[in-house]
Amino acid sequence: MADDQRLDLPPRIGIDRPGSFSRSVFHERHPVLIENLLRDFPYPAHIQARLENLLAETLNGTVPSAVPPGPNTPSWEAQIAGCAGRPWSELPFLWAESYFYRRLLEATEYFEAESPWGGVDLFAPQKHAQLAGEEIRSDLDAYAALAEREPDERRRALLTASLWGNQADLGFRTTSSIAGQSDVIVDDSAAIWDLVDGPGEGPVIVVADNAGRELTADLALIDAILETAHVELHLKPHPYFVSDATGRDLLATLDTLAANPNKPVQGLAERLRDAIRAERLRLRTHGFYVLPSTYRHLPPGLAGDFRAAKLVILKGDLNYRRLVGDREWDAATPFGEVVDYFPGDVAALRTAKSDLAVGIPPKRLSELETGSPDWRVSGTHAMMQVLH
Ligand SMILES: O=P(O)(O)OC[C@@]1(O)O[C@H](CO)[C@@H](O)[C@@H]1O
Repeated sequence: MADDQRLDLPPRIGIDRPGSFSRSVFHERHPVLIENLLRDFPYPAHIQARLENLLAETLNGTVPSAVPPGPNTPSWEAQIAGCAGRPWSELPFLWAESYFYRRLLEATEYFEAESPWGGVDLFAPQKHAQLAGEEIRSDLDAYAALAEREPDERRRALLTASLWGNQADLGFRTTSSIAGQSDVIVDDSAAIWDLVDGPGEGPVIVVADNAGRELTADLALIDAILETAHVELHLKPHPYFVSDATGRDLLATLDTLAANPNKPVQGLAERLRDAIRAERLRLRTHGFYVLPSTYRHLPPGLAGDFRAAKLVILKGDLNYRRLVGDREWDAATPFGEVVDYFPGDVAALRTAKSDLAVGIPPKRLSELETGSPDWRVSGTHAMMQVLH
């Protein structure tokens, strides 16, 4: 279980504490997630049984020593060696969740070339439903209306849309609905644009999170960034958490934009496709993005790319957990102090959907704790935090 062993770091968030958010992910969200898969796909009996057994194992069992098939085998071998035989309930939240999704791919034969289920994205039906939905249509109408606005106002709106786009996380929506948008607790947006517009030939790297509404908003933001910088969009190499965006999702999103009746939206699709062809917008993926490791343990190649970038924008809650460390931080701990190890300039954009947070000014923190006690996990509060 590779993670930082520094003794002065707070304890890792676990999944054992009754009443905790992380425990509810395993005990409430995952049973519904499995039910949804059994509803969405006519799996044969052996896959149904594997899914049900996996769920039972996560609730009452221990981690087996076998390494699930798929890429990154050496990393998983090392990770599993540290956890085999332990009850799931004792595992750190980040590790347990990441391993659960890897096991789901095993149960549904995703990596089995000879299986008819091989390569079938188990979350595709949910992703497609969102892409075809009314919410995206109205997001795109709003995008089209932005064409009339002043450049600064457009930029502000596009960054804000990408930030709140992170609410559209289908994993979270498996069991929770999000009651509107409260406020942006930390807003370092000015620093983000300063870095994007600043000197240097390096690209702006956007590490994507969810497909659907979030990726749509991210692409509109990327189009604006392309006015002053090259961009690399980093996607997952294969399905992972429920709505995580892969290359296939990106192509489906471009098709959705191109088919939209609004001319400015069609123009967006065309500019993005041209930018991909001209390699001003590069699409990348990396096996690291589907491992349980934190960003403290970046592989050297990816760390070098981050160092050379003008700015790395990390989208979403899971990337935040991997950046900050999924630990019981005092939320007033300065962001810069926690992520000073990061190899380059970094911006984290997330709606808060899990227990951790850092960098919240103490006065604001006490207002939140009294006024909105569930602010950490409700998805209604957002933050844009920058280290440079
Ligand atoms: O990374 P994302 O899509 O913003 O959020 C991932 C998420 O749905 O998964 C975890 C619990 O399952 C939480 O971190 C968060 O709620």
